[in-house]
Amino acid sequence: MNKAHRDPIAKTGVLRAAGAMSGTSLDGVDVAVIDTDGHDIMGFGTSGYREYSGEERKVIAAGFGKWSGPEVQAATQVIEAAHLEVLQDFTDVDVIGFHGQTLAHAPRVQGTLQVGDGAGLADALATPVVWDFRSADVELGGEGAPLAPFFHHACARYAGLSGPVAFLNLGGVGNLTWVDPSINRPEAEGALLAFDTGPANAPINDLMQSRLGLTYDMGGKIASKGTVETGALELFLAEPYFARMPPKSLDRNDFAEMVALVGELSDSDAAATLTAMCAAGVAEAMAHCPRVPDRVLVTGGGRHNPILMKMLAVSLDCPVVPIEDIGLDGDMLEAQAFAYLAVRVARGLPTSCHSTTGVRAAVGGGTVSLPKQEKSAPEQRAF
Ligand SMILES: Nc1ncnc2c1ncn2[C@@H]1O[C@H](COP(=O)(O)OP(=O)(O)OP(=O)(O)O)[C@@H](O)[C@H]1O
Ligand SMILES: CC(=O)N[C@H]1[C@@H]2OC[C@@H](O2)[C@@H](O)[C@@H]1O[C@H](C)C(=O)O
Repeated sequence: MNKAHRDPIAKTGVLRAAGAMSGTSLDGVDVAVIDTDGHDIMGFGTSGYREYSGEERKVIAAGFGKWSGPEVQAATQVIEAAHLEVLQDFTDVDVIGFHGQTLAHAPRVQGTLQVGDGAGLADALATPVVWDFRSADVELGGEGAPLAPFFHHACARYAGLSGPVAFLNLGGVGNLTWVDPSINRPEAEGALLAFDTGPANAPINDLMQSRLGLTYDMGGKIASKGTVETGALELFLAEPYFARMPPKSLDRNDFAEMVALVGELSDSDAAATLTAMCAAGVAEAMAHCPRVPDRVLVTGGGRHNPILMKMLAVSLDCPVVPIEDIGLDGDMLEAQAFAYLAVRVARGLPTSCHSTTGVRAAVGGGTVSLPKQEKSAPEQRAF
């Protein structure tokens, strides 16, 4: 193998990158390929998905909120094995962006923990891997999240948009990026504002799991039969997080106590109320934006929930549409984001700035691990 060819730092021009993301709702690992020079998106490639089994999901979930110990080790093993499996089909790229799995996130207290060893993955796949995207930002005083905003900026430019838009990712947690695509550099003043909006699907999934043994409320079917309990919703909105100025970010279970507010409700009323809480958190978030965007482009699994989409449409002052409206793939956007960010790291470009994470100065997070040379074929290698 020609090492110079495989070294993303040495190679010039456009790079082909694969991004791998395992999000907070623990459905599985998404992988997606993009071509980029680190600023513009030149095109999108293939994608893949590796679902977690029920047992794997339990092992990873047992690590949530923990910083070390046997649960973290067990979760790490599952994450590494699942990524190695799905990434075997994506080694024909210049670089892999490996997010890992967030187990704990408390940027101002203990830091942020994404498990999975990117250096080991680089060796096992004989492909350069960029990983540990969030630590440098946290060390420089940032929230370490959200990190997709620089990619959202590139997406808005790729789609040829000129007026301000908001990207709304509804995964386990919700996060919003307000983008002004007329400003060419994402780190320039006024180009971006980003932060987490509140809990999104995670509490709904937890309710479905604990009460009905379901992984999620497919199509919002259960919520559609319920009534929103306004008292619980008001208590939820009284939580100081919503009035706090950005930057701000959340851990998956930060709102667990609020979610207990629906404990006495019927399954359908509880589902409807948790769904309304997600939409209400987004409505609160819009008040922090510099101005009302032309439209809200929804990405992540929440856009498949028509009840949630309807609640958003009635509570926001602009059209709310799935991101497919601008020709992008809302199931793969986060994986694509970490492919894009990997190339930015390889190119020495920043991946976050004051208006996205609160970091003091624009920073390029991420560690580049090149594979050791003299490899056997990837499929014969143990991780
Ligand atoms: N058809 C559907 N109906 C209702 N909800 C759905 C549907 N499809 C997906 N979801 C919800 O979306 C979730 C998955 O969303 P997504 O893949 O964006 O999350 P994630 O990437 O793990 O999270 P995060 O962005 O917080 O890291 C599912 O767990 C489920 O709650
Ligand atoms: C610490 C962490 O992993 N945060 C995730 C999580 O999931 C959604 C939201 O909370 C967002 O802040 C972030 O993920 C996306 C991919 C981001 O960094 O942009």
